[in-house]
Amino acid sequence: MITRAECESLDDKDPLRAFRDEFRLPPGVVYLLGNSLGALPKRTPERVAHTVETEWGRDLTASWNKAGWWDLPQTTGDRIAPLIGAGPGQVIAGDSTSVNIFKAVSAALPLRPGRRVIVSDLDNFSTDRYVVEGIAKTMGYEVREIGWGEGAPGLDEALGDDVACVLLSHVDYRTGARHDMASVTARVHAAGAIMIWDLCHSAGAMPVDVGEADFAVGCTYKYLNGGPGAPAYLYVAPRHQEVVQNAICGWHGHAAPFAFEPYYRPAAGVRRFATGSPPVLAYAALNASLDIWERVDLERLREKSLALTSLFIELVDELAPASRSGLTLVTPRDPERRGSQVSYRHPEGYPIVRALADRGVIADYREPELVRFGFAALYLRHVDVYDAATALAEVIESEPWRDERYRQRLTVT
Ligand SMILES: Cc1ncc(COP(=O)(O)O)c(C=O)c1O
Ligand SMILES: Nc1c(O)cccc1C(=O)C[C@H](N)C(=O)O
Repeated sequence: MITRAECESLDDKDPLRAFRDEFRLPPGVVYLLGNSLGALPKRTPERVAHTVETEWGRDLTASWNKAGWWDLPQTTGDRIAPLIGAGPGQVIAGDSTSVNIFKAVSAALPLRPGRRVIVSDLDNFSTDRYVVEGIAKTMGYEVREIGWGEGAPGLDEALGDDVACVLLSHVDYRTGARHDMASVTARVHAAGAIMIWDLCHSAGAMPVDVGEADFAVGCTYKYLNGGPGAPAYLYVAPRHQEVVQNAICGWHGHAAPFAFEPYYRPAAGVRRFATGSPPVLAYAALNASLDIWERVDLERLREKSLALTSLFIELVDELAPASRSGLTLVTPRDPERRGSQVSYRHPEGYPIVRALADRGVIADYREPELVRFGFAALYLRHVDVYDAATALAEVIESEPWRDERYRQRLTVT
């Protein structure tokens, strides 16, 4: 088995190692939830303070022009674009992922008149499913469900000439399993439907290429370190931009917002997907982290991410084998089919996560019975992986489920 010293020497050779210094990480903590809320970049507090004190405090409304507040959805979108294989003018930053899913799906449906089915993944993150459910109920569509699980209907079975659009997550939030985006998009297009991707668990974790996709959405508070509730984003393929309708057409997406016309005329391009006033302070935090992201070599990031997740799987195999620990790996062993997280099923998953936190290893729990470890390769080291695997094995040996403290559920799990 690899030693801690060997992990240290892998860290010394890590071409991305300098990035760790750009983040504030609490001492003594192994933070494995960059897939939920990314770590704070050291440069962010100063950038937000500048926006508060100078742009807001001194320049007041002049900052809409002078500090570029008005254009933040587009300028920030243009900075996110290279992280998902998109070009300038193709991405708009704003709202939450949920709202962008609504905008994307409701804009996709009229592109396929006469088709009344939305294909939705049973295993997708709750909000993706809820938004589709809401659209189907209010706009009169049918939802056709597919899933990753054994026996669940697959994509090819679901695709028919009645399908208007398909919404899938590139990387599954529970298992970390990854779709082949290009091949899925091609299959969906071959059936004449529109493809919408949720990139929450892949952008900033690996190179992503929207390719031929029609729409994509994602958040920036996970791997992209934009901060809690940071603006999300929406990609709209250039071929659709001048024909699609934003269902939440607000004045920020109007062609002449300061003409205050009584009727809506969409702005050109992706700007029509803007709706209301942007949360300027949140964009300041996000842009501080994008200063880091524009220097990241995403191919190297993916190499390191796979090295870390593979190392974790190997160590857990050795230190806490299924026969002894009760841990069942639910993440694909094949690196090609994996995102940047590793999840195990364990009947006592919740107390295990709470006991790990007491030892400074921060992971989370997801129903059903899943212990989830996210590996943000920009700031994690091989030694962190070693320490986390060791702590996991020790925690399970200590049977934390016997301790009532660890069974009590927190509001946010
Ligand atoms: C796949 C996926 N989609 C959407 C969301 C969240 O959407 P929102 O940004 O609206 O909270 C999450 C996580 O919070 C997610 O994992
Ligand atoms: N977005 C979150 C939130 O607002 C509160 C608590 C957690 C989150 C998360 O991001 C969870 C995450 N999407 C997940 O994969 O479970």
